[in-house]
This record gives sequence, structure tokens and C-alpha cells, in this order.
Amino acid sequence: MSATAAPKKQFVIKSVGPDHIAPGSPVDTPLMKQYYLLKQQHPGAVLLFRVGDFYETFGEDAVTASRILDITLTKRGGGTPNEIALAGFPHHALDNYLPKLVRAGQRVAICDQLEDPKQAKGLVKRGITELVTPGVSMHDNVLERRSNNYLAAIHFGKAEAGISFLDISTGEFLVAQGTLDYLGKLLQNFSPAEVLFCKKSRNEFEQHFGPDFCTYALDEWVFGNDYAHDTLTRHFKTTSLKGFGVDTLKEGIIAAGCILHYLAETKHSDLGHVASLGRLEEDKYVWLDRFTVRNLELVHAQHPGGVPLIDVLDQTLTPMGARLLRKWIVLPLKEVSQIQRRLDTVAALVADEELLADLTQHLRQINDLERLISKVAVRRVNPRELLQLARALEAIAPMRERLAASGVKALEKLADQLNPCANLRQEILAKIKPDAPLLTNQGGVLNPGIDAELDELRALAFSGKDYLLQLQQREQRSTGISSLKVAYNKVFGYYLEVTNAHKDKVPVEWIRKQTLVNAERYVTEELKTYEEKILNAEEQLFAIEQRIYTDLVLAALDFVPQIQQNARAIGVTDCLASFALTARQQRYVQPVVNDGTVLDIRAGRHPVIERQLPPGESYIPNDICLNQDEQQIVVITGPNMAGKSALLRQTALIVLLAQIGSFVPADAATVGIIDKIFTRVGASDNLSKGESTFMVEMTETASILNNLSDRSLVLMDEIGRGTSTYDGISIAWAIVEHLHNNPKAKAKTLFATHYHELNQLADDCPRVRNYNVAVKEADGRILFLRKLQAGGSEHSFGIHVARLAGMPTSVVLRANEIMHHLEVERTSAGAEDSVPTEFDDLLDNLSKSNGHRNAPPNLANAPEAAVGAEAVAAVPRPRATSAVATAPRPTVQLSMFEPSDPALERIRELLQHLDINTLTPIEALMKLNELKLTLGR
Ligand SMILES: Nc1ncnc2c1ncn2[C@@H]1O[C@H](COP(=O)(O)OP(=O)(O)OP(=O)(O)O)[C@@H](O)[C@H]1O
Repeated sequence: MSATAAPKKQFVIKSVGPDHIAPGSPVDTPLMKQYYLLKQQHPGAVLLFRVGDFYETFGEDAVTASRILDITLTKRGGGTPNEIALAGFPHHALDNYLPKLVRAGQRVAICDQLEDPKQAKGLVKRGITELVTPGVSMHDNVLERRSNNYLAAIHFGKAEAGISFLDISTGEFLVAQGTLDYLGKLLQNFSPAEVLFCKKSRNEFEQHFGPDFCTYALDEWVFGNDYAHDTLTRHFKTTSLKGFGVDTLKEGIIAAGCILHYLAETKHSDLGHVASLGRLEEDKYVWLDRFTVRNLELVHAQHPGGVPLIDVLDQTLTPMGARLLRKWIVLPLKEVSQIQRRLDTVAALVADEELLADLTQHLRQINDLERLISKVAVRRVNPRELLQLARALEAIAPMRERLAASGVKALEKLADQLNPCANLRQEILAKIKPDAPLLTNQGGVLNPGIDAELDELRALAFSGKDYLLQLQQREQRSTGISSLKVAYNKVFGYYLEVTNAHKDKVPVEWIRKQTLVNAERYVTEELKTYEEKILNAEEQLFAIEQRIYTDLVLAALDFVPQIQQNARAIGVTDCLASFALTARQQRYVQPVVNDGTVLDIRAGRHPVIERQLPPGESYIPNDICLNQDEQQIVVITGPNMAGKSALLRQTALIVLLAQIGSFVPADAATVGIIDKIFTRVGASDNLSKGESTFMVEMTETASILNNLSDRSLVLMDEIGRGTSTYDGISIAWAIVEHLHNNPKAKAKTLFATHYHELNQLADDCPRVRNYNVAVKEADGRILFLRKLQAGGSEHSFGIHVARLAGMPTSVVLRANEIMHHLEVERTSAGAEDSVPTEFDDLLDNLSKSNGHRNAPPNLANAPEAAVGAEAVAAVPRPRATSAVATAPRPTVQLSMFEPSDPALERIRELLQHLDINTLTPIEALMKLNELKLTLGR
């Protein structure tokens, strides 16, 4: 479950047990006692209890299951004090119902019959064979093909915290250690379906990472250093963890140990495919804080209906490629040579259309090798999946050949890593029938000619059936009962059935077994003998098939490491081919990535917006250049809707695409390595989490300023808009200054703002440059040109946008009027040059405190002036100096009428009750006339 979508689920231990059954009650049966004993093993899980052909749930589990699965809720022991709710479904529907329970956040314990009921003496032995939880599942129906399903564990240490991720369906096992910020980012990037932590850390977890994860708390002793170390070394059969390069990550190791503990607890003991523990090195990847991952919509859209970057980028053809691409996107690289290797390969694929076409054709043949071989490792692979594995391996050989002959160094290296595992493939295809069933215990799995005994038994079983047919025909002839038939049921085995009309013709030696309304059923000695022979033969041949199949799976285990390597190489090839396909189709170009400090994008485009535009509209490209010497900070002004946010985001996305090794949507791009991308885009509302919008804005901004580096890229959009203009401008101003004057980090910054007053910063900060997104004003309307041009802008155009947004005309007119008043007021105050406004003071003080003196900005164009209402409501706040405090604040004359005049009072009332939106032109004229008459009275 993703961090965003997961319903919160806490597992409550329910007190149930055999003691709860009143003696002699209808549920006081051996079966129910067995049920309660098993239920006690995993009280927090829904127990699916196999009874015959059904999985049953009881009590609270039944209520939960019937609600989630929409199945009938009934009762057992109805009317007694111990009546218990009951809901069940046929066992063959497990694949259908299990995912629904798990996706709803339930842990599900599957209890199976451990012996054949026919052979059981007394109560059938039952036991829990698997505990499926959101984070631990091998079931295709629970898993998403194109994304990983991670289980995470967190350990809060004293100085740092440790985290570990495991996807049991692929065998990927990772560990990291660092600050809670870093862990938060990893949690967001990996979106684990379930997170484990220590019982006592619940509050700490929720405080730092929020309530949205599906979690499970474990006992404190699991989080011991030695226990974790032992668990891991025992699993990997090593004496230390040095070989994995993780031995210094004390807290991380505890988290990883906790994961293995949990797997054992959930009955996952065969883990041959979890063959190594990878270290997530913080230094290796570009730092994207979690706000950036969210704001840039890399893998998840922020709002329903939104399109994340991955959706436009992902043209992978295999599940391995799709899963790897998600990781590449959230983990951009910082090492030029690594990036260059990917870029060179993509360039070669873009240039060689035939090679690209061949590779995509081979990739299409390869299904989920990685998950198939994991199923082999955990010994839960069915015959059809083994066949799929063999067919996927079939595509490896031609793929290897094509890569080897590509003439591209990186692709040749990938070819070296591929191994078609011919022996395994041949063995599977030779042994498993092409139409093999899903289950291995019903026969029909193996080809003929594999085992002589099996062939013999098959012949016997089938000839036996032929024999029964002959027997039926023979008895029909000898008794003269043409409707006589031989049939089979589980209780009586084979029998002869005769309708009542013919029962007097039945020979005396036949033994009557059952009487039906219209017929009688009989057995004969001959029938019994043959039945035994057939059933024995069937049983024996099922056992032989089972044995040969198990041996085949065990033989496949030897190929796990090799097939995992194949899967990795295929994933990489697939991602690179996907980049090349996108580059060709979307006109992306190869960026120059180097160790320089210049970011220079020519005619850059937003990769997502350009794909969303309606037909006929094209995306307007823009240039962006940032460097450390002349243009470190670009302040971008422009009206709402001009395209400022799009420009900011496209810049970050182009950098990110370049650093994951993809071509970029631009005419040309030079990207000096960026090590951190920070964004503060839009005032996203976090009120549901109890934080005010402004608080969120400031928290995010603080985190940016505290983590800056010389190679950071900072995108700030409308910082300060969450508070009043005065506060907002002060904060925005101070932030730009800080970014400019910070001696340790000349972070490249794009700063979009409505506060065009900030353009004055460029006068005193030499590396701050002003740009605006061009609009054209004509006939009181604005035309968005979406073109970035040098220089600041003078208007906010807020009222125009309000009109475009369908604001009632009355409000728009009133806003214009208020703005006009403010302008007049400001001009006259400025003309007298004697009464500074509070706003002048503010900027004046800002400049002074900074050792500069800027010209005061023009209040008339302040954003509130455009919007109107806030300016009217603005409450004068305490002044910084007593001189200013005594200066009278100019009053803005906002009222059109003197309330003392009764005629005007009447007009005001009339106007107040007028709904302009519903007025027809005629009615408007009549109202006007009425107003005129009122005035004349
Ligand atoms: N360069 C462009 N070419 C074509 N369409 C664009 C371009 N830039 C932006 N747009 C379109 O304009 C819309 C508004 O852009 P954007 O949100 O970036 O404006 P903004 O200036 O940030 O506005 P606000 O200040 O209200 O957030 C986008 O959703 C997009 O559809």
C-alpha cells in the first residue's frame, strides 16, 4: 500500500479461545476447539479455516470477511448463548477473496487441512500454512505487476534511525541508516505496503511519518543488536555482514533483522531468493526531499486525475523494467560517469532504430522472470508458472545474441550477464505438459515417457475406466435394463443405478447400497475390485507426479541466482530501451551532463503538461540558465496562470531526467551535476493533518534553507502567500537574500512570486535576475504568452484571473473599484511624500537592515490590491519604531455612501439584495430606474 493511499490499520488482539465455549453448547465441538486453538496463534489476523471444500470464518472475523468480501453472514449454534457468526467461501475462490482482504489492510492466516480427510482418523489435522499480510505476499492477485511490494521495518536508535525494505516477491532486500528526514524520504520513495516498528515507538513513528501507513508493532526484544546480527548471519550463512558493506549500520541491521524475524513469524521460511542485503547509500543519489517527490509528482499524482511523470515516461515492456524505472526515477544519480554510461547507451539506441525494434520485440517475450523464480525459491510455484519461466528463458538466448552484436559497450556487458539456463528450460519443457493444470495433486502435470511406473499406472487407471464402461454395457445386455448406468460418488464409490421401473430385473447377488426416490443403487463384487484397482492406481500416480514435480522445483533452485541476474539485466535493458523510445517519440534530446556548475536549458518543455494539452495547442518552450557567477537566482513574476509553476517544475524535471540517464524535453540542455533538488511549490493544504497551510509552507522552506549545498537546485513558488502581504513579502525577501548571501552554498534558485516588489532585490543582489512570464493586455483582457522574458512585471492581474475563473461580475467590479481607491490613495500619499505607509516602512526597514536602501515599492500593485477583499480587511499591526507608530495611517475611503442619507441608505439596501447573476437585462434596467427614482425622492 502506498504511503498516500494506505488505509490506516492497527491490529487489535482479540480475546478468543477455547475457554470461551460453554460446555455442551453447539460450538463445543472438537472442530471448534481446534479452531480456537489455531486462532490463538494469530489473534490479530482473520483466520480462514478450511473445512472440507470451504474456507470458513467465525465470530468477528466472519463479520469482517462478510463486510469486505460481500459474502453472506450466517450463524452457527443459533439461538444459544454461544451462537457464533459464520461466513465462508469455496476453497477454489481463495485467489479471488484473499487479495480483497489483504488490500483492505487485513492480515490473513490461512489454515489448511494437513492430511487427506479420507485417511484421517477422527478430526482432520489442521494448521496455519501461511500468514498473508499487506507487506508479505507472494500472491499475484495481491501484487501489482509493475511495482514492488515492500515490507519495511524501522528502528529508532539514539543518534540515527535504521530502515530496511524487503520485497519477498522479488527477493530484493535493502538497508539504510540516517536521519529521520532521510528515512521519511525513503518511506515516501519506496511506499511500503506495511511498516514494522517496536511497540514502544508507535508515537514516535506517527509523529515523524504520519498516520497513513499500514503498520504492525513487534515486541521490544526483536529489536536487539545481537538477535538481529545472528538472524541475518544465520540466514545468509556468513560469519559477519562485512561482505554486504553494511556492518557499520547498527540501527539498519536491527531493522533488517526485524524483517527476517517477521518473515519467520508469518511462516515464510524458504527464502533462498533473498540472497543479499543491499545498502542504500545516501551519498550516491540526488537528495529529493519528500516534499519534492510529492510536488514534482514523480510516481504519484497529488490529486485524483493527475498524471505523474512515470506515466508519461514508462514505456517498459517487462515487469522488471517497470519496477526498476520507478526506482531510477526517485533515485537520480550524482556520479557523472554512471549517468554518462546510461546516456551513451540511450543515444546508441535512439540512433539505431533497427536495434531498438529488435530489443523491444525480444523484451515483449519475457514475462516476470524475477517473481517466477522467487516462487520457485519459496517453493510455491505451480506447473503453469514453471512453463512461463521456461518460455521467458527461451527469449533470453536471442536477446543475448542481439545485445552482444549491438556494437554498444554497455549492451555487450548486459549480454554477458544473461544466461538462458538451457538445461533448466529443456527439463521443464520436457517434463511439464503444455496444458498442465494449476494444481499438482490431481495428476495430468507430467508428459508421458518421463517415468515408466507413472505410464503403467496411467494405463491401468484409464483402462480401468474403459473397463467400467464395458461392464455397464455388459450388465445392460444381461439384465435387459437399457437405462442402467455405472456412476461414482465420494460416499459409495462406483455403483450401478437402476430406476424403480426396472428394479425387479436386478439379479439377487447385487448388493443394494442406497435408495433414491426414483432409483436404487447397487454394487457388485466385480465393481468393488475394479474400483480399488483404479483408485489405488490414481493415488499412486498422483504421488509419483508430485514427487517428480517437487524434484524439478528443487532442481530449479540451483538456478535462482542466475535467473535473478538475468532479471536484473533485463530490467536495465528495458529501462534504457524505454528511455530511447520516449526520446524518439517525444523529441527529447541528449543532455550534456558534467561536473560544471551551469544549468543551461534551451527551449525546455514540461514532459507531462506537453502531453496533456488539448489537440491543436502546443507547449511553449522556454530557456532557463542558472549559474554561480551571474545568474544564481532568477525571480520570476507574472500573473496567475501565466505558467510560472510549470516553468519551475519543468526545470527540476529536466535535471532529474538528465540525472537518471534519460534524454530531456528541450532543444539542448547542459546540466552541471545537481546534488539536491528542493521544491516548495504551491500552498498545499495540510489541514487534515492539523497543520495550517502556512505552517506547512514554513516547515518545508526551513528544511530547504537548513540543507542547502553549493550544487542544490531550489524551486520556490509563491513563498509567503500563506500569510498577509507584509509577512509574506518580508519572508520571501529574507529568503532570497539568504539564498544569495549564504557564503557556504550558492544554490541555484528559481523563485516565482506574485510580489513584484521583490524585483527590487536585483538592485542590491548582483546574482539575482528578474524575469517575467509574458502576457499581453488588450481590451481589459489578458492573453497568456507563456514566454519567459527578462525584466520584472508590474501587475498581478489577479482581478483578470478572477474574472476568467467565473467570479460574479459584481465582485470583479467591486475589486476593480477597491484597487482604484488604493491606487489613488497611494499616489496622493506618495505625492505628499510625508506619510509613509506601513508597507513603505516595511521595505524601507528591510533594505536598511540589509545595509541597502531601495526605492519603496508601489503599494497600488500589491497583490491584495488586486484581490481587494484582503486589503480591506487588513488590520494595521504594531509598528517597529515609535516614530512610525505615531504616524497616522491613511484611511482608504471604501464606502460609496454616507449612511446618514436615508435615500442612499435605501439604495444601499436595494443593491445589497440584488442578485446580479440572475438579473435579466430588462430587469437590470428596471432596477436602475427604481434606484434613480429613490434618489430623486
Ligand atoms: N509553456 C507553456 N505552454 C503551454 N501551456 C502552458 C505553459 N505553461 C503553463 N501552461 C498551462 O498553463 C496552466 C497554468 O500554468 P501554471 O500553473 O504554471 O501558472 P502559474 O503562473 O504558476 O499560476 P499560479 O500563480 O496561479 O499558480 C498550466 O496548467 C498549463 O496547462
